[in-house]
Amino acid sequence: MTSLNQDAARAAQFVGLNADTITFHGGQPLNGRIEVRGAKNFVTKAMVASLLGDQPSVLRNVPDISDVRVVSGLLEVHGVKVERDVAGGELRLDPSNVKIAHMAEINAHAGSSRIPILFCGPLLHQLGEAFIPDLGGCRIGDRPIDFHLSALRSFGAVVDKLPEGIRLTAPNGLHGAKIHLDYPSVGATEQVLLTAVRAQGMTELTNAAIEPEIMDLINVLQKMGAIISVDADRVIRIEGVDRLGAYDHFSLFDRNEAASWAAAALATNGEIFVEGAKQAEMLTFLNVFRKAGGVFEIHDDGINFKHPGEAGLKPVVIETDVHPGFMTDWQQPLVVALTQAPGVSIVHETVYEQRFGFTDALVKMGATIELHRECLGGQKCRFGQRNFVHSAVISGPTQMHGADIEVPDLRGGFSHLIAALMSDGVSRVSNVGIIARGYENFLEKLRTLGADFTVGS
Ligand SMILES: CC(=O)N[C@H]1[C@@H](OP(=O)(O)OP(=O)(O)OC[C@H]2O[C@@H](n3ccc(=O)[nH]c3=O)[C@H](O)[C@@H]2O)O[C@H](CO)[C@@H](O)[C@@H]1O
Ligand SMILES: C=C(OP(=O)(O)O)C(=O)O
Repeated sequence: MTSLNQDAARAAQFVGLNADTITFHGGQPLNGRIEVRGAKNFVTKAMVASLLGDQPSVLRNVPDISDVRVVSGLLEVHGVKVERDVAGGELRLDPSNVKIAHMAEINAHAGSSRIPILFCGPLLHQLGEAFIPDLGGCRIGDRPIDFHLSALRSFGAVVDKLPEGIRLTAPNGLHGAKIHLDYPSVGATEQVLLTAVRAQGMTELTNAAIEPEIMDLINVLQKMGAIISVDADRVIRIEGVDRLGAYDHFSLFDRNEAASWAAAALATNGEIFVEGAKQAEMLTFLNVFRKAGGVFEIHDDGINFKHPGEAGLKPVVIETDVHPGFMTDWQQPLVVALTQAPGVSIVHETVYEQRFGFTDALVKMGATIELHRECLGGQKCRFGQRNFVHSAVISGPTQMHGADIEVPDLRGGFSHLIAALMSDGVSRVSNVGIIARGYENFLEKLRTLGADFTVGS
């Protein structure tokens, strides 16, 4: 695995950030309008899907985030011609000359993203061989890949664990299979989709994840010629086809980025219009936002989020879950706002076993947050018996003070930016490059919203 600092430096470089520390002067509300474009958790998968076709695909509404650049690099080492209009948010991906890449080349490009594992099915179909490099992504738990490997084996792939990494081959081709996921994993569901669409025969996936980003991936695959049905009770059926063509697709918006800006408005006593945000994909978030006292208005071109003013914030009890539950990627920014709600809020994290590391910095800044091993929500989760600290009790309100803090991961990083902006005094936030994995132009957006900061320490 690459180190956290390597990841941060690489990500910072990708978006032209020449320092990894930002100095914030907190205490100002964030007010104004910003735009969110395509979802990190969809765009990167749609890019991989282009590999399955025999014609150039076009993806629109693509954000300029480092994960997109990582996946572009990986596609290029596999012979895909990538043409990109960064400002216009358009990508043209031509898979006419797909070729085998060496493990070293793949490793060199794979750094900060988990997407490389999704290349397996498409590469096995196109080339009969694939490698899984060291995977990046946020360090918020063990993040095993057992579901992925087991699904690939069910299709007929042979998995060899070599000293330099994992190699896959398909000596007898890939065949449809009946696959059950012990947990509705987003990545494993995508792995099955990207492999089954061109496998011979029928695939039935039970206990599938059904996040909006997965539904948009299904849209893209259908545009390419795939036959996929999403049935009741998390069952997805895929009828394999011999060839796939191309897609032209406008990505769904990034609901995780939108929720982060909403939390920023709540935490800083501000008001932010998030252009591009839509209600349907944020339904669960909007309910919690309202219960926490937040005010929002839905418009055709976005959602306006604001602090309730004198009415003040309210404590809430949240349990993160797979869709349609409260998304795990939403909890970190929201926890920062909850430090200002009078009373006790509880967050039970049931998706990742170690997603509260970011709270250390908040406590250093004055927050009262206690972490527990017990399941403090309504349901017992997979982590309760396994000694993982995965429930947080937040007591508010507490005055937050500036501090020197280090970004631990993507969402934790954004929550640290909000914490620095709502605190009195000066905060130096280091390792900020990681935030560029999933937040397009976040410094420009912060400036637009009135944040007071300088790049550097
Ligand atoms: C790039 C991307 O889309 N990332 C998202 C994706 O991550 P990702 O696809 O990695 O997340 P998963 O849904 O696979 O992980 C959910 C849970 O399943 C477990 N698991 C997963 C695979 C496996 O083989 N074995 C296993 O045990 C994980 O450790 C975790 O506890 O979905 C997560 C859950 O919505 C989001 O937080 C991430 O932002
Ligand atoms: C956990 C996340 O992403 P990844 O799976 O890419 O690490 C995230 O977006 O919060």
